[in-house]
Amino acid sequence: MNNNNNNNYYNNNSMNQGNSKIQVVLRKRPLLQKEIEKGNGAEVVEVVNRQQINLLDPDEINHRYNLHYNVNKNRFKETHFTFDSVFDENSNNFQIYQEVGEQYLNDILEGFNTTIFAYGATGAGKTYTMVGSKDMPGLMNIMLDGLFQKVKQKEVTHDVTVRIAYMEIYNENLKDLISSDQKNLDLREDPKSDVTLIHGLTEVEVTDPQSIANILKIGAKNRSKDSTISNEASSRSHAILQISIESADRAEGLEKEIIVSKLSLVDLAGSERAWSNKSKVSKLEGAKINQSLLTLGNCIQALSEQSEKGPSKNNFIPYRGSKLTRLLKDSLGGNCRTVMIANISGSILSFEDTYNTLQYASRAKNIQVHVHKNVIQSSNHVSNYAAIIEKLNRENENLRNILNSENGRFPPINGNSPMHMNNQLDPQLSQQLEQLEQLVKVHFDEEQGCFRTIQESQMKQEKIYKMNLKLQQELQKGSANNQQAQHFREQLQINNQGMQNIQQTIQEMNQRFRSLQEGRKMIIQKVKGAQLPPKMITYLQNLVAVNEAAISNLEKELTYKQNEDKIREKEIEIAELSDQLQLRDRILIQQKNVLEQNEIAPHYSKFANIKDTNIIISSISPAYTQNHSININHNGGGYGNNYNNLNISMHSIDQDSIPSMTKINNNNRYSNPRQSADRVGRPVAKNILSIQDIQNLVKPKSKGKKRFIPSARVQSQVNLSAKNPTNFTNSPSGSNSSHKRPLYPYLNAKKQRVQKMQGDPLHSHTPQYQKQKKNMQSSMMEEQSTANISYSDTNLSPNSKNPYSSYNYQNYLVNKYTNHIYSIQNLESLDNSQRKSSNNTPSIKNKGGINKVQSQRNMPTFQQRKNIVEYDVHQSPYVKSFKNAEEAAASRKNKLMQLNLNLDHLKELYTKRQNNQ
Ligand SMILES: Nc1ncnc2c1ncn2[C@@H]1O[C@H](COP(=O)(O)OP(=O)(O)OP(=O)(O)O)[C@@H](O)[C@H]1O
Repeated sequence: MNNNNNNNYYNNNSMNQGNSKIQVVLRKRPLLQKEIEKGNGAEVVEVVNRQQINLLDPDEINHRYNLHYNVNKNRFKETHFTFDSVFDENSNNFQIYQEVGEQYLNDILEGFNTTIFAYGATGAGKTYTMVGSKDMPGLMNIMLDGLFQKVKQKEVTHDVTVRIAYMEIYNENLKDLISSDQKNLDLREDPKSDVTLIHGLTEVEVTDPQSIANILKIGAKNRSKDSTISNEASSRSHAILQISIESADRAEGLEKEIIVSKLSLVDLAGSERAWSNKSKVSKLEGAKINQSLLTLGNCIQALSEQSEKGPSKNNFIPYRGSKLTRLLKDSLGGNCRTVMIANISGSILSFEDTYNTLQYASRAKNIQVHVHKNVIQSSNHVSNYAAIIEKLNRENENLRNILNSENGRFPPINGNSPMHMNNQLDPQLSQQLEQLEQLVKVHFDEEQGCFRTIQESQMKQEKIYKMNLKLQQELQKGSANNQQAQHFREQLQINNQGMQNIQQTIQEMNQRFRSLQEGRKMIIQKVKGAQLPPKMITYLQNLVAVNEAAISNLEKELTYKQNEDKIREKEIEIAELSDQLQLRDRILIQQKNVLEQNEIAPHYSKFANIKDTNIIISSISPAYTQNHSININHNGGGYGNNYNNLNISMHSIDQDSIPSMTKINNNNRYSNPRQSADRVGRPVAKNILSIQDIQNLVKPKSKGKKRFIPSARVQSQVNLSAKNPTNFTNSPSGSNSSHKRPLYPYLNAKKQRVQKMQGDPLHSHTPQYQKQKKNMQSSMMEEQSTANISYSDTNLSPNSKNPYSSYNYQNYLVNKYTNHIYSIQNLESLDNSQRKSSNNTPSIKNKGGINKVQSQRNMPTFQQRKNIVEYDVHQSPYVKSFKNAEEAAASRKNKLMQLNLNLDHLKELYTKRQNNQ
């Protein structure tokens, strides 16, 4: 068997990313002395070729060698096995490396994880293969030597870091083989990456193969050993050497790429059943060693089935069953190229172990892994750019020196390089290099120029835009005189023309910049494909990278500057805003103070004392538009000395108001027991009217729309809206008014009832009928009487210190939404008009006059009521100061208005800022 044949015929592992199968390699070791002695040198394994072996029938071998070795295998027939590669007893570790290990090194440095593990029974040659012996270095050493050679090559252009960790799993305990601390280590799964992490593991950065050899020696010393009958120096632990490689392009360019990978080299413990050996290993220990191996076997079985049948719900891979499988999880079923070296002895004495190993290895052949490159991308921050450019330049300086020394291509940097004299470079190459160099330089000069022009133009545009905004604001303010305004307009025109020109330049430059970027791609291709020595190509590529970085730097600097400007603007805004907030608070305090100035509060409540039909609207607030109900306290009017009375109290407060709605009324004015019920026996009750009802009530009559009037005595409509607060009309029924007052519904009903009784001989003369008839007539009469409406703050304490008391709050609202004062004015104007229209105005000083009027007629006439109103109004000591109060209220209103304007202005500023964000 010639293992020196270098034809690579086991290339089932594609070097690209994607699916690949575990590579299973079989290694048969030479017979040991004792096997030759004990077993007569009888072998049961026949290597057929570099991929196939036969496991011979042991009975036949027993027979051939005249042996009686009991192999415990019933009727075993010669069996044929195929693997990715087979190494016979003549192969050495270097050959294994060359044919199995070396091929992975490049990929490891390119970011592919790789695991090589040796599997087999005790004494089958695992440690020999992985760790080696005194005379023969194992794969751990050889692979790392090879890796370091590759690292050195890569270090020309990359920063490479190699770190090593060495650990063992013994008795299901994980130990650090590098550290002298023999503590058990913890395994943890990172929930995010699903990667098993080892807590507290020593990782040593290594820079040369010698330090690796030292670490391996320390590790070998620390490894748990036990002398078993089957193998004197057998290790009963699983040893794992983990090499982590991290590399980043030194000329990292614009996007930083860090390639990370892991090479794991594993020497497993003997796979035979520990307790079947006559070793001193306790059953527990044996079981624990095997726990890992059994779980490994189960994982291999499950993975193999999964690869054959595809993933299924029932196909659970029991990685968590042991520490070994938790650690090798990635190597077995994850992102890792894996090589299993199945070690066997050909001796008939090991038939059973060999058979088991071959079965195991055959199953592992089916396992598929999905491999991908591990690359971490990180975009460089603007502050890194200078460093990158410096680094690239340094890199190129080095390359330049190397090229100089090799070829004498470049003129010496310090002018006296001896290598310069040694002008060995092929003139054609030299010319080609120079041309490409020139091409790169010219190209990037233009790109940079173009980019700068765009930047500058955009800045100019921004400036002009801001200037225009100011000019427009000045014009809008209207404070400029004609000449100035003319000047502003001319300036705007010039600016706009300038803006157009700049816009055109930007467009052209952008177009040019885009085509230059296309050109850049072509140059990169040209450099890549140039027929030049690799170092020259690297030099040129670096030159491109330096220039690319410079442009990106410009871009980043611009963004950085823009962001900084934005931040500065924001900071100014924040400062202004906090000033405004302070101002707002000051205004609010001032508002509160104004609200608390009780001395100027007019005592509208006086009006409530007029014994007449009143609609007392305590506040007209935005609640009109909100879903507040309004308490109406309807006092059924009485007879005799009691005037009909309807008080509507509206305490509708907007949503963030503090007080709840209250009803107000002067119910208690009535001593007549009938006050508890209205004339038709309806109990006096608070009727909850909807906003709509109130609106209907107070709205001017609209044609075709039925208005609900909660009292027979309410005949006047008033528009309380702020827009038209003076629209106060009085339209007594029966007068010439164009307003036809609808009959109050219960009166209609009553009328009908009375009419019914009239037609009924049984009832028409009964006292009940008479009473009802009278009642109805008086009601109707009453209904026809006139009413007036006044607005009043009844039951509201004008002396309240609480700015949110109904009174103050209401006044605040009134001032804000304007109508209360108008209402009073209305009342006054009504009085005035009344006075004008009536020459026999009763003496306002004659209080008895009122009684007289009242006693003369049960129900005061409209005229009389007006007079009463007039009388009372003018009698009131408050009304005397009405003008003053009105003025005070107006000035307060102005103050509040000003404060509100300030607040509105603040709000406006705030919204503007928010919109600009
Ligand atoms: N390919 C080989 N060429 C020469 N000698 C070998 C080879 N393989 C193994 N041996 C020898 O066989 C013996 C057992 O090998 P080794 O210790 O490597 O077995 P192992 O499988 O690691 O056993 P354990 O499971 O106990 O660690 C050693 O003396 C070793 O030197």
